[in-house]
Amino acid sequence: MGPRCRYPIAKGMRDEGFVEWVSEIDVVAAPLPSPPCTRKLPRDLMPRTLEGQITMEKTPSYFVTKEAPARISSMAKGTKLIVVVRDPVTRAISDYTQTLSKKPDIPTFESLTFKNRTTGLIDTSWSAIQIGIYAKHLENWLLYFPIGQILFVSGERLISDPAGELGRVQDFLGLKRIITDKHFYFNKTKGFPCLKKAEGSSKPHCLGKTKGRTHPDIDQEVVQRLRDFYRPFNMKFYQMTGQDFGWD
Ligand SMILES: Nc1ncnc2c1ncn2[C@@H]1O[C@H](COP(=O)(O)OS(=O)(=O)O)[C@@H](OP(=O)(O)O)[C@H]1O
Repeated sequence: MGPRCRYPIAKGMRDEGFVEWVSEIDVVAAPLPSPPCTRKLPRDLMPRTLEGQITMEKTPSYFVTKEAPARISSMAKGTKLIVVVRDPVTRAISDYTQTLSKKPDIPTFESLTFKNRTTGLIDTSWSAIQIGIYAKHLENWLLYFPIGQILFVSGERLISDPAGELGRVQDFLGLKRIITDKHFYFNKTKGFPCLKKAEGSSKPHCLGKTKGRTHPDIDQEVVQRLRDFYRPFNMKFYQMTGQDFGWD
């Protein structure tokens, strides 16, 4: 027997309450194996999906991984894809905040943003910037999947109206609308919606400490420059998805 595969995202899913949410609607959440195992058919490594269940897998980096669409399509071309997107400028700052929490000595956000600050040339090779060019990544997916097979969830609405966005997710997956307003409350201290009851518990459940970190103050001129940079890509993304995410 070969070495056991690691399941790198299982913990993250649990941290985010994802497993609890999906299992409530009888969905099997099973992560794909980590890179050493990718040559094996992930199907063989996953628990069996029983009648009436849907298997879900979540890895944020798939959306920006060049090889992902071809691999997923060759494995199961009918796979339904869900992408959560937020304002790319806020996303870049959030990404930077996460790195900063692990490496406090990194340069400032402002200095990493530019190849040349005087000319205002943005460093598009910096992953925090690159990931937010959604239209470009989506083009790669549309070579393998029809647009109707992809649901785009607004990260902003997931906060302002979690039940509404989850309603769209349930419809897209062909599930009964079981998760509704009744499942959420707004936690003022956290500044985010939380679940009234986590599965198997009578206690409320909010996402962990690493979600919803306070972002550092960024020079508004830099923020504006980034807004200008992303605008055409955002417009193209709205056109491709048929949804206006209201990021401008
Ligand atoms: N309910 C609730 N509670 C806490 N946080 C919430 C919630 N809903 C959405 N968010 C937003 O999720 C952001 C973190 O998610 P990430 O996608 O960056 O996480 S991860 O990279 O997949 O670990 C996190 O980004 P930051 O605010 O930058 O920390 C939040 O804005």
